[in-house]
Amino acid sequence: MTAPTKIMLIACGSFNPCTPMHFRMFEIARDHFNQMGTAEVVGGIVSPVHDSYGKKGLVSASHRCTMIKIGLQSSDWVRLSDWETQQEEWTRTRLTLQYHQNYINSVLKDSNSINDQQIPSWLPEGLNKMTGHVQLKLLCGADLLESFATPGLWKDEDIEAIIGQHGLVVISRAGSNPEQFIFNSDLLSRYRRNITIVTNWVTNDVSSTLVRRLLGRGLSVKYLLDDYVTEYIKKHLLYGSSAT
Ligand SMILES: Nc1ncnc2c1ncn2[C@@H]1O[C@H](COP(=O)(O)OP(=O)(O)OP(=O)(O)O)[C@@H](O)[C@H]1O
Ligand SMILES: NC(=O)c1ccc[n+]([C@@H]2O[C@H](COP(=O)(O)O)[C@@H](O)[C@H]2O)c1
Repeated sequence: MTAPTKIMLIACGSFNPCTPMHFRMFEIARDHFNQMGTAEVVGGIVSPVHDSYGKKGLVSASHRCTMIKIGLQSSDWVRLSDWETQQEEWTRTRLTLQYHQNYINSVLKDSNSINDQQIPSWLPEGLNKMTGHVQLKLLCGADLLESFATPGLWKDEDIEAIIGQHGLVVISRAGSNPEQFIFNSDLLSRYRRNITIVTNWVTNDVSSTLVRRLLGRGLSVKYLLDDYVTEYIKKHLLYGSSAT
C-alpha cells in the first residue's frame, strides 16, 4: 500500500479578529482527509494579511498576530506565520503560497540548510525528518472561493496557479453552494480535481464582521470568541470596545 500524500494547509485572511471558526476550519479539513484516507495533514498555517491590505477597520498586524497566538494556544498543529505581515506591502495569495511551499521544499531537501535559530515557528515539528513531498494547499471558506468571481480582485493566472500548482480546500459556509459555483466557472471546472470541498455539517456563521459589530455596540461576544482573545481586545480597546 502506498503512503497517503502529505499535505499542509494554509489559511489566508484578515483575522480581524480571529474567531474559533477560523481554527475549526483546520480540524474539519483534517478530519475529512483522515476519513477519506486520501492525505495525511502534517501541519496548518494561519497567515494574516498585511496592514496595507487596507480593509476598513483592520487593526494592526501586531494585534492580529497576538490574538491568533492566543487563540491557537490549545492547538498542537496549527501555527501562525507572520511572514505576510513582515513584508513591505500586501502580498498576493499566490506568492504567499509559493513562499511557504518553497521553504517547506528547502527543509525537506536539506534539513541542514537552516539552523535552529532560523527555523520559523510556523514549520511543523519533525518536518525535516519527513520523506517525500509535502504539498501546501490553500484552506478557505466558501466565501473566499466565491470572491474569485469579483471583477478585478484576483488575476486568472493566480487562481490557476493556486489551484493547479497547490490545490484548494473549501469549507462550506452557511448560504454557500461551492459545487454550483465551481460548475459555473470554466476555469475552476478545469481544475476540479485539485479542489476539495468539505461539508461543514455544523455550519456556524460567526464572522469577524459580526464580532466587531457586537464589540462596537458594547454587546457580549462571550461564547463567540476565545475568552482570552476577548480579554486582549478589551485590554487594548480594539474595535470600539470598552474595558468592561
Ligand atoms: N464561519 C465560517 N465558516 C467557514 N469559513 C469561514 C468562517 N469564517 C471565516 N471563514 C474563512 O476564514 C478565512 C479567513 O477569513 P477572514 O479573516 O476574511 O474572516 P471573516 O470572518 O470572513 O472576516 P470579515 O467578516 O472581516 O470579512 C476565509 O477563508 C473565510 O472564508
Ligand atoms: N489577488 C489576490 O491574491 C487576492 C485578492 C483578494 C484577497 N486576497 C486574500 O484573501 C484574503 C481575504 O481576506 P478578507 O476576506 O478578509 O478580505 C486575504 O488573505 C487576502 O490577501 C488575495
